[in-house]
Amino acid sequence: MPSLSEAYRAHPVHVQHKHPDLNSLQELPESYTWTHHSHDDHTPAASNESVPVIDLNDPNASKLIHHACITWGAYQVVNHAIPMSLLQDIQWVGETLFSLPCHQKQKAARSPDGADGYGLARISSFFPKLMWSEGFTIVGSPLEHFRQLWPQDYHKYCDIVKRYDEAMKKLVGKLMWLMLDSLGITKEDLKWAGSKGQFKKTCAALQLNSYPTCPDPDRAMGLAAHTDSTLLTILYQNNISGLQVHRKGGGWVTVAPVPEGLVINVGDLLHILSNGLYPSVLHRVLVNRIQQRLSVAYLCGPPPNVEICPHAKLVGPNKPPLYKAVTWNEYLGTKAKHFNKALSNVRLCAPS
Ligand SMILES: C=C1C[C@]23C[C@@]1(O)CC[C@H]2[C@@]12CCC[C@@](C)(C(=O)O1)[C@H]2[C@@H]3C(=O)O
Ligand SMILES: O=C(O)CCC(=O)C(=O)O
Ligand SMILES: [Fe+2]
Repeated sequence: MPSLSEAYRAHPVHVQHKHPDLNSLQELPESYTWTHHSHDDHTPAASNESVPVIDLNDPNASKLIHHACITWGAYQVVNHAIPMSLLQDIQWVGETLFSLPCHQKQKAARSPDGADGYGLARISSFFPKLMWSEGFTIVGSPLEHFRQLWPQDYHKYCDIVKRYDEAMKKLVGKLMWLMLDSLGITKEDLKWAGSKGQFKKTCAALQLNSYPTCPDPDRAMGLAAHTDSTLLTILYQNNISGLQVHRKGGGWVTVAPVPEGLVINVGDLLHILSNGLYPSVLHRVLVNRIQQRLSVAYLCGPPPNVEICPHAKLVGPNKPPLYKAVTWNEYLGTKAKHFNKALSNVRLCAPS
């Protein structure tokens, strides 16, 4: 069965891995200076409105989620049944990892044709300037890399990642049905979700992100605007603002952290599956001069051998399929090559 790493073997991503320790810089170097206007697309946000916060115990949750997906391509959830202690544990893994000395982190560096490990965001290769962040990607078991980072007590860290992965998988099952139900797609209609529709065979990557404090945040960029290649992404952010989503015609809007909340992003593969009804959300991260920001993204896609295409129930004589069928690996390869043009690259007919 092809693994996620295969996408990058065919499309290696060359990102400069040696970079200064961001914590030690008193001034923003030229190589990290984005233009003044990069934070501003000149479209003022229409109102103070931001992505909705949805209580998963609300009997109307499915309807609210449907509305959020159509309008924003994102929402936050509370009462998601993930224990706060587990969220704190995974955040602690991130904090501990990113506070290691540079030479130690480099021992677990992501290789150009690899999927996992420490490094700059892989989308860095598409931009002339560097982003004010560092990341660590986990695909499958982190054991080999964690053994390099913490030769004595890597087990402790591996155990937290395993428990987090299991808990996220369960939440994915819940969220996928809340989203698909409102599109009229049932468990019988999506065979690859498994006989009980639990989405147990999904494939995921865990991305730990750190955005150190920045001496000149107005001219820096934490993570440049992108959509995720996933079905959905579940994001835990510590209590520090920085994440913004782009609302069509409405400009950039901050997703303020909510205590115990998780941000859910519609990814490109759900965009394709829903035949464009649930658009994947364009998002970015800004930085600040006061507190380090940490986030943990659970990027979830279908099982490796499954082809995602616009669902038959969302296609008809007046609604042609807008996208061709792709596996996650194929799509990650397309993304590695075309970045934010990947969706249009797999589009069948031009937007009307
Ligand atoms: C499965 C994956 C999705 C992702 C690339 C990756 O191999 C693991 C990291 C993910 C991430 C996180 C930051 C933004 C992003 C665009 C990137 O460069 O790495 C996403 C990738 C994606 O969703 O395409
Ligand atoms: O740090 C964040 O809030 C967003 C991270 C993100 O977009 C990603 O990891 O794909
Ligand atoms: Fe993202």
